[in-house]
Amino acid sequence: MIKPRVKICCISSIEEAMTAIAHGASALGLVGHMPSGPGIISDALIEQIARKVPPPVSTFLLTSETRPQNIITHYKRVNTTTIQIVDALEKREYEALRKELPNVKLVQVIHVADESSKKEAIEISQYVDALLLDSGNPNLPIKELGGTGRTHNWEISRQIREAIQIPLFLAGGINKDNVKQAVQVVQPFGLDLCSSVRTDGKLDPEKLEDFFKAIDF
Ligand SMILES: O=C(O)c1ccccc1NCC(=O)[C@H](O)[C@H](O)COP(=O)(O)O
Repeated sequence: MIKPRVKICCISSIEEAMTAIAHGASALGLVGHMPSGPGIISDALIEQIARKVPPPVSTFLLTSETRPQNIITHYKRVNTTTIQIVDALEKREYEALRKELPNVKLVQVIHVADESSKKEAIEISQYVDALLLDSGNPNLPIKELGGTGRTHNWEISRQIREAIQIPLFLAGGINKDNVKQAVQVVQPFGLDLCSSVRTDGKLDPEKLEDFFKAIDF
């Protein structure tokens, strides 16, 4: 089994960033304005954290914007290494993002609901640097775009991973008890998690340690 990279999401301070890195995180998620969710912080704080994170650790701006110009404007306030788009772009306008931000990596989130998610994922994989499969529900009146603590159908995720040519991150309810099975089934390039390594909303070093032990295979 190949050991996946780990992205720790919902980072809310420089201290949390350094704790996650010390435990082995390869990437950090910094959640911008969202319709709902536990991990949202201000753009000013995202910018401060991203500036302090040392290479080679990546910083992901999570944006709920769905128009290229709004994503670009959001990005320019924070200057992370990567943009994670958590909702579907209104049109497949990735070229506009590439043209304006050629050195920024683009990660598109697909919320895995049913078999139709496969078609969506395969099509979008042509335009971005990685996909991240999560368990949100963009069809609710108040959209749920991440940080749900829920798993989804990993069989569909495995089929998506087999069908695409770019790296795939698996997210949604990953924890120390289910991570081995998640990796066996999906064989993702990376794992992404938020809820399971927190206590009362704060990053918990003990839970982080237990999680990294659980993927020491
Ligand atoms: O956490 C949030 O507030 C959030 C809101 C909207 C989109 C994404 C959000 N979190 C970031 C993530 O990508 C989570 O790491 C991912 O959804 C997995 O979360 P969890 O199921 O809690 O591990």
